[in-house]
Amino acid sequence: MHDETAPPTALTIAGSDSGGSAGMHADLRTFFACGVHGTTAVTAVTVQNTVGVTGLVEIPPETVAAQIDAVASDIGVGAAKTGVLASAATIDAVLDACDRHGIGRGGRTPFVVDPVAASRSGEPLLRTDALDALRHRAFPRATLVTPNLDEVRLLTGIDARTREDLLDAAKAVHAFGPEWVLIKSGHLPDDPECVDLLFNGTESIELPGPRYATEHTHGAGDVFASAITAALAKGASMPDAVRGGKRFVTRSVAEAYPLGSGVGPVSTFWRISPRSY
Ligand SMILES: Nc1ncnc2c1ncn2[C@@H]1O[C@H](COP(=O)(O)OP(=O)(O)OP(=O)(O)O)[C@@H](O)[C@H]1O
Ligand SMILES: Cc1ncc(COP(=O)(O)O)c(N)n1
Repeated sequence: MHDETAPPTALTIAGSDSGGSAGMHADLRTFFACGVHGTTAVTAVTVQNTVGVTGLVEIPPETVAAQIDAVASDIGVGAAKTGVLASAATIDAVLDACDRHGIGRGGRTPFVVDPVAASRSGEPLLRTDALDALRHRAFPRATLVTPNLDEVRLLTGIDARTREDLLDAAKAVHAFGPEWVLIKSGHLPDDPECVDLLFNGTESIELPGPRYATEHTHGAGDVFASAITAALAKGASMPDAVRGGKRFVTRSVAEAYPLGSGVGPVSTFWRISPRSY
């Protein structure tokens, strides 16, 4: 039972990033900044910094499922999101555990599937055997799927190159059965703005935003999906959660900072106070 004096809770089912920029580290920072208590089911440990990923160790699928069971049976889950899911076996274990606790379509708990396939620096974070499991088993259970344009290409074969292509991309992902699809436009070449698209099969909603001239966008996708998940945990409708998440990630990209010698992270410090470091 959720005590009214406690904050809402959200669960991230994702990989760790030793550099602290992406993955579940970005998710937990975002949950905190959005006033939500974050819980975790670690799927993989990555050896990662701002330059790239040099190692990935998968957590046994039964241990991933046990973490979900431990959290859901005691603390509860207001909303859940996925990041790195690593393999088809992990996806199956996660979905079975989610079914046990009413997470996803058919249950009462919103389930955001961020189909992370590779790092910002290009290293694979998902086995190729997992693509079909994502498409045919995870997507139909998702309340929201949030691919970037590289993931759209990998999952549907659609090569979106202009803003006008985003609706076709959204329709192709929606055909796998999620309730809502959010196509992220950060990787659109030559577009002066970052206009993302939210689609549910009938309604399509444009999410306008500026494009900042920064290379430091490590973790942007994780922060966006986590801010949406936090809003869903607080009871927001999907369009409101995504609009709020877009404002959150836009400000986080605006205040991104350099770190190490590679791609720095988007910032969540601004939510506490400007330049609170
Ligand atoms: N340079 C930028 N300026 C402003 N907003 C941006 C920029 N780059 C990405 N965004 C926004 O950040 C969010 C994440 O988009 P993106 O397409 O980069 O996802 P992603 O590839 O999953 O993220 P990541 O950079 O973590 O790999 C979207 O709302 C996108 O519009
Ligand atoms: C553990 C983990 N999860 C997700 C990402 C994707 O984030 P990005 O696309 O910003 O590299 C990552 N690099 N590492």
